[in-house]
Amino acid sequence: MFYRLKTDFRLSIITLLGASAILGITPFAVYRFLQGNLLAAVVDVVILAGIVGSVACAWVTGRTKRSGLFLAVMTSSSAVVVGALTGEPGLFWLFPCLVTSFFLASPRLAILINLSAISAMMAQTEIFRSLVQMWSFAAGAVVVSASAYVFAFRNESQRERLEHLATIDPLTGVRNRRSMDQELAWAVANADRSGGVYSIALLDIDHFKQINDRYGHGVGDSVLVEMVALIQQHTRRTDRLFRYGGEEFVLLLPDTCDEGLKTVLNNLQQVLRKYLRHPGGTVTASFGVAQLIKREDVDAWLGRADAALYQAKESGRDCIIYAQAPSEHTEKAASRAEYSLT
Ligand SMILES: Nc1nc2c(ncn2[C@@H]2O[C@H](COP(=O)(O)OP(=O)(O)OP(=O)(O)O)[C@@H](O)[C@H]2O)c(=O)[nH]1
Repeated sequence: MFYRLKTDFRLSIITLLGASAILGITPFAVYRFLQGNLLAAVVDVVILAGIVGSVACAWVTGRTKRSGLFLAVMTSSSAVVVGALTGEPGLFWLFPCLVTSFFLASPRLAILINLSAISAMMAQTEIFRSLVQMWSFAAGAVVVSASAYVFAFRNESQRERLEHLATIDPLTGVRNRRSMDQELAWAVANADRSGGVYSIALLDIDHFKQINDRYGHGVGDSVLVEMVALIQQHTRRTDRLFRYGGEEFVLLLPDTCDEGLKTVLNNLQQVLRKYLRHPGGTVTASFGVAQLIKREDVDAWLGRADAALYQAKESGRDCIIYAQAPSEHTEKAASRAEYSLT
């Protein structure tokens, strides 16, 4: 639960606003009920039910955009209804709604929601004591909306920038290891749930240290950037490339059968041999490949790919080694043991 609150910004906003609204509105619902103002009390209860419903929907379905929009529309229109029923209190309730709509919905929709709520409130002229009060309310509401827009816009762009810095490798522009950990964990969970087929290829440039030592780190960096561009050009949009560290990359290939996997990786090997160059010649890479097997965790999956890569390096580099499933491996070892006993 805390993990979802930490990683899903909109969900955390919906939960926080929902909890604040419940704490703020419940005493009024009770008070109005005790006062005998049943209609207003029922409206408060309906508002509370709507808020609880949209927060619950965001948690259960994960569709936070829809729930956020629903919450923004519902709270603003509730303030207008409260204005119609009780007069001035509706004006005060509208102000927090004008601010929060920018955190719940997209800026355009939030502007639309706010302008509609302000106009609907102004249309009920009997709420205001004078024209001056009405226009003061309108001016105040527009200023609050504009300030909330600027704040929400800056907050969103800084959040996007932080997310980019935290997940993207600055040199090559591909996702980093932190991002890889999340996606591999998601792939394992998805395979367990719906039986999806996932494979990873661990790629490591051969003798990269020599390139750095002979031609300098600038040339080494360009080789890394070029390799990423070549891999991205020759794989599917749904395949994901991550920088694992140094000159090592992980390519995650979803929904790729054994034959397809071999075709893609053989082609990638040819492409790198042909087009990846440093000033003294061609650059090659070694591949360790592992298909996710049932009930395997991320560490075991990566471990098998890593062992296959090690084998590729040991076999002279510039080759692709496919990891065996542990059971296959054990069965073969067992049959070899049986054979040597007979
Ligand atoms: N230019 C550059 N070099 C890097 C970067 N990250 C790691 N390296 C270098 O990559 C080299 C990796 O060397 P090794 O681990 O010995 O691997 P290798 O020389 O490719 O040897 P094999 O993998 O066995 O073929 C080291 O010299 C690191 O300094 C980077 O971002 N840019």
